[in-house]
Amino acid sequence: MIAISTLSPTSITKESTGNMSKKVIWITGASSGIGEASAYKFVSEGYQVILSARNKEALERVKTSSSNPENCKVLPLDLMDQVSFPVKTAEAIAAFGHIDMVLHNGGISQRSLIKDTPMEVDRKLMEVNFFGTVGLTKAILPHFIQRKSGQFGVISSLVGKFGSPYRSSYAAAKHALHGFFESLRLEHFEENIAVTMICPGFIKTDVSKNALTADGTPLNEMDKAQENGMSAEECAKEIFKALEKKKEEVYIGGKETFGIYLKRFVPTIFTKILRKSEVR
Ligand SMILES: NC(=O)c1ccc[n+]([C@@H]2O[C@H](COP(=O)([O-])OP(=O)(O)OC[C@H]3O[C@@H](n4cnc5c(N)ncnc54)[C@H](O)[C@@H]3O)[C@@H](O)[C@H]2O)c1
Repeated sequence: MIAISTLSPTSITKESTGNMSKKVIWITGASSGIGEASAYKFVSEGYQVILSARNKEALERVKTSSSNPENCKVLPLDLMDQVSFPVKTAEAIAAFGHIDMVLHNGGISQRSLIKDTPMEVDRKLMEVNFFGTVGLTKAILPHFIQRKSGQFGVISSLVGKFGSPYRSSYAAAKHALHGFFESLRLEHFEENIAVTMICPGFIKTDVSKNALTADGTPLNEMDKAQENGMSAEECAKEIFKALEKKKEEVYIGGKETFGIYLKRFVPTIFTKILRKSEVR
């Protein structure tokens, strides 16, 4: 620790102005896929980034691979571990002195039919995707309220806007995020707290490999849709733009994003299309 008396007024000013001028984002699920690509994008745009996920080694790899490792802090976090959130949040704030944005990206998908899926798998999907995100939001919210500034980027999904076979509780959790964060946006508008709901379509990541099957184990297979999907880097660019512009809601991906408009304007036709689709 440096004694205050050893710091000249100039060094204090420089240090604090430097930190103040840099925006800080906390990204969950930063160890792979969209979260990893977003971490690289935000670092390259001059942000200071707190990297969270369960696997410390994977996060260290992301930090070292970024264009400015000094602007990254690794903070292991399990979205299932609600009890740890207050301490983790305090550590996240202490990392760079404050937090401007949280990108709620950590999540886990599903590939199992309702009739085959035991409740414990449904509960895990809700715990990670919904309650984990909500718990962390409640932990950071007082910091945003106190600063009268803050932004949540919430990675939902196109299936946060319509249902899809094999993804019942995943889709339910993502739908629930919209209800929660639309309410938060209204409750905290006057404190300058913004919410950007981000709904990706098919993005080329390991999301399907990591998706839970009926027995709670990962699918370990790459879906064709993801294989042919948009790159995580392209997706991260779109996420960055949406957050910078404080958009309320964005859809990212290829032609599958038209599903949003079909569901909105011709819902019955859309149901028929989905019934015939080969989405597993
Ligand atoms: N890839 C797609 O096609 C797609 C489409 C729509 C939405 N999404 C969403 O994008 C987000 C990122 O997924 P991805 O595609 O990069 O897949 P991914 O599997 O590569 O990334 C998921 C991330 O979440 C983390 N995570 C999972 N469980 C966690 C837990 N209990 N605690 C902390 N972290 C945990 C993983 O470690 C990983 O870093 C997810 O919320 C996913 O639902 C992805």
